[in-house]
Amino acid sequence: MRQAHTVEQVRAAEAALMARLPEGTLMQRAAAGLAVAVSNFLGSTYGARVVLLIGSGDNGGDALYAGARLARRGAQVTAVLLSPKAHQPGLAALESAGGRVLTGGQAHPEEPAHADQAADADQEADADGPAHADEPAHANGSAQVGEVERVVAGADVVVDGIVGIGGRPGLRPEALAVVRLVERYGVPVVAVDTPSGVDVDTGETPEPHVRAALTVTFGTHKVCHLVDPAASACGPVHLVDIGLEVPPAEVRSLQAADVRALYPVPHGESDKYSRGVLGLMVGSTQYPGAAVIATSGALAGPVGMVRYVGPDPVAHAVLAVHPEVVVGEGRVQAWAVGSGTSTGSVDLERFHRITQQQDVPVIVDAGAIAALDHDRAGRVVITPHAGELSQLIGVPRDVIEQRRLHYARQVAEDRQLVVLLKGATTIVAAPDGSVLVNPIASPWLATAGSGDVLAGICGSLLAGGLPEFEAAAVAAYLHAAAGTLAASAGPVTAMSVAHALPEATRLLLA
Ligand SMILES: NC(=O)C1=CN([C@@H]2O[C@H](COP(=O)(O)OP(=O)(O)OC[C@H]3O[C@@H](n4cnc5c(N)ncnc54)[C@H](OP(=O)(O)O)[C@@H]3O)[C@@H](O)[C@H]2O)[C@@H](O)CC1
Ligand SMILES: [K+]
Repeated sequence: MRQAHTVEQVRAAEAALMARLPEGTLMQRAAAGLAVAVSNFLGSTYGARVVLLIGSGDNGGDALYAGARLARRGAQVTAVLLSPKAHQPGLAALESAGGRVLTGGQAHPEEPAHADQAADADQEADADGPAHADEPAHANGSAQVGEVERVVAGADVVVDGIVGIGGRPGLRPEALAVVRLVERYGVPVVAVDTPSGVDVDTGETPEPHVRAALTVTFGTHKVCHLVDPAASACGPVHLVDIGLEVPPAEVRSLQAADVRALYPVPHGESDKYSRGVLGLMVGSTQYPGAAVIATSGALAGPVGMVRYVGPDPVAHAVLAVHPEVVVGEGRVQAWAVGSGTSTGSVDLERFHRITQQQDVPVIVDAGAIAALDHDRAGRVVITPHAGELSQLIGVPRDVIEQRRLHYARQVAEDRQLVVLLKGATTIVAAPDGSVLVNPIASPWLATAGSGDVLAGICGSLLAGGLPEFEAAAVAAYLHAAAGTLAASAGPVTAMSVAHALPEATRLLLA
């Protein structure tokens, strides 16, 4: 299980550990791990051109000490100070290892980007000779700016030590100017602890921020490493063990071993009923294919039998592809309802009867989400995308996309059900605040019918005996794994994802 802790939890763990260790030990551990990670990222350290962006706190300290280690291994290291208050011992260590230090505070994003433009600007300045001479401070600033741009343009890697867990969202103007230069020259960034500018505890990115090719973090993951949109700005996240002892986290992410441990594998005594029977009330005459696809997803899971209820033509379509399906109501261990329906096409009488059954969990998808009664009695998972959640709670879709963790949690708590919020990285939130973020992002899954597969496999896992929270998270994991597998053969369709599910499951359980 990957755990993501809050800044407060990290600070408490850090304080407890620091009380037992000589001063500076944790920063040295962090810097050593960071230097190795940057070195591995570069492939070859000797002669590599490394630029450090340094803010006012210990995040900059980590970068400066790591820079000193890289300089001792032959890298050409230049620190660009973005605050007058840089970490002094780190700065001294870098300088004594042969690193350079520049002040980047006067950088301006509108400065000429290319050497030829810079030369033109110089000629114009020369023509204005006296005015130039009247403004020595500005001339010095320009010289620094030019030098910062020159080293950034020639860098092999930029190390972002602007802010870490002590930072507020956003970048101050002097940092933003240099970050824009880095983006303009396409230099890859290794972020120290977090990409500067993201909101560490929520994964939100309300302001400009760094986009990293790799993030090197310390002690434990932070929420921004798992939750989008910030997670997408991290690149792969490398965790350096510095000996922190942390309490259980609320935001976590299943790993392959966790999914393996949770998956309800049939045993010698199993029969089709004990493996679980899933009732599917999905598809409509408008979207009959959704019923076929959801059934494919369900049958690719642990369930022993699927019962289908719905309009006759849809039932015929399901049977044509899946003759093993039993049509008509009967005893089931779980229901999957709503995929391929609009709110108007849900059989409300049957739907309310289903959601009043206390002992039978229900996964509620698509058109049925809005039809869900507040007075339902049973255990429920809803599987909205941001647009469906927007309709449900009346918050604009783009606001939900920016605050995915917040809204998934809020709806789970308010309505006392499990929310699986679909997206590039799917979030599963439980009513008690626990969250499982799917670790596999699969952009290929953004295809018609993909959600029907997810509803099917989720229902199958519920019928197989997993509790709602775990069933939703395992379903999201397997769905993304199958999507990735299917994409290895080219662009995917929902059916190809469903067909890849057994192989993805086999690889995982092997
Ligand atoms: N915890 C651990 O276990 C370990 C932690 N370690 C490291 O320490 C890091 C945390 O260090 P930290 O506490 O000094 O905070 P950090 O993020 O460097 O700077 C915060 C300062 O920056 C400023 N500032 C704020 N927002 C800003 C913005 N948007 N843009 C620009 N500036 C901004 C503000 O100062 P101000 O300028 O306002 O006075 C604020 O005080 C952590 O991420 C990790 O790298 C490791 O060494 C060892 C183990
Ligand atoms: K950083």
